[in-house]
Amino acid sequence: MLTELAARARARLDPAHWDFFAGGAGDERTLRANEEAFQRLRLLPRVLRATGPRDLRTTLFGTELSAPLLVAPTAFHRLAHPDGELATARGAAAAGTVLVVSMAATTPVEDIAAAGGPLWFQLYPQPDLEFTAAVVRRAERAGCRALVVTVDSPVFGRRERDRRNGFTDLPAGLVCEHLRDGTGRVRDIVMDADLGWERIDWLRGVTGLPIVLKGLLHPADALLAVEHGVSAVLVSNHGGRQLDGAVATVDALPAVVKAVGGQVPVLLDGGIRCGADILAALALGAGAVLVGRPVLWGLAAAGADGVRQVLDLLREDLDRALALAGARRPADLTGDLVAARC
Ligand SMILES: Cc1cc2nc3c(=O)[nH]c(=O)nc-3n(C[C@H](O)[C@H](O)[C@H](O)COP(=O)(O)O)c2cc1C
Ligand SMILES: CCCCC(=O)C(=O)O
Repeated sequence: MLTELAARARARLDPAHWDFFAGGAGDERTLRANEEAFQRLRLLPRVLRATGPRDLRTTLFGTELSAPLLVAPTAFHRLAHPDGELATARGAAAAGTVLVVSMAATTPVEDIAAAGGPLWFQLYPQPDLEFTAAVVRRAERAGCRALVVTVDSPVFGRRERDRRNGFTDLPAGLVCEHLRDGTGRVRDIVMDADLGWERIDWLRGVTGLPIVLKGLLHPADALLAVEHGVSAVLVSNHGGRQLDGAVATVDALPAVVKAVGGQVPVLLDGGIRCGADILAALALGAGAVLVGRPVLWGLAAAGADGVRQVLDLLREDLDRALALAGARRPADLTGDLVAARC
């Protein structure tokens, strides 16, 4: 469904930048597995349910979204389009949903907020606690409504395509805007191998924002996350960019949902490419899903309009899938609608 848009994006992008966006870690097993796992699922629809018009609206932390679909945090949008994250934010706002702003954004969160749509902020906690707290305060002041803490990156994944292309630095003029410190110097982003649960407790003391833990797959970690007071968990393998060989997210989802037992919402990202994928994730217990690469393809192909197109397309496709499966609302979806894997 999104293949034509991806082809348009590819044609416009510098090949090394396409590889950065499209690629994964290692042999890209997990990158492929995310999509393949959805493709293996088969649905068991209900009929004669007289659903009438569907209602996709979904509320998370008090924000109403047009559908259970958000924009995942991804780095470096100004490599994809000159308007960068501002265009992404405009597209997401037009589609009625949340943009999760990346810590590695190439536009400051204060400027992105000018688009007017709801934002969450993704944080890579830095070993420098004072600096980390200052970044969180910046996100709060800019109006971000949740903090998404990425925990699948104690070290950076090995990205073969980037190594081959020699893609190590942003081109002149682009920087990670959230790595600027008080003096205007831009720090290097640190993937912190010393990150532990105590830092999540510390963060809860630093901010009143809901904390979403991003990048867990193991049900035991989901349980710990709940015990440490997070407001949601996000089942993710970073789009196959960190541990190659990690389980596909939709395959990890049921055990996480079971462990969490409804105490907090369970979100998922990785491999969502059509309405049936979203339907399957919701039926298996996800409260909402996030999309990464498809939004980048929309951005690269057509800026804010392209982002809106991708999100509208996915929402409309979910609406159709709900009708065809006999459901009126996302909350009507139950696990029995996922029949089998082939
Ligand atoms: C180009 C790119 C950059 C990314 N940058 C970040 C990031 O800065 N922070 C983060 O937490 N996740 C990052 N991710 C992971 C996404 O948030 C998300 O987990 C993943 O893209 C979902 O898979 P999908 O692309 O198949 O939808 C990035 C992913 C891609 C493809
Ligand atoms: C230094 C930027 C990190 C971006 C990221 O998370 C990714 O490329 O997956």
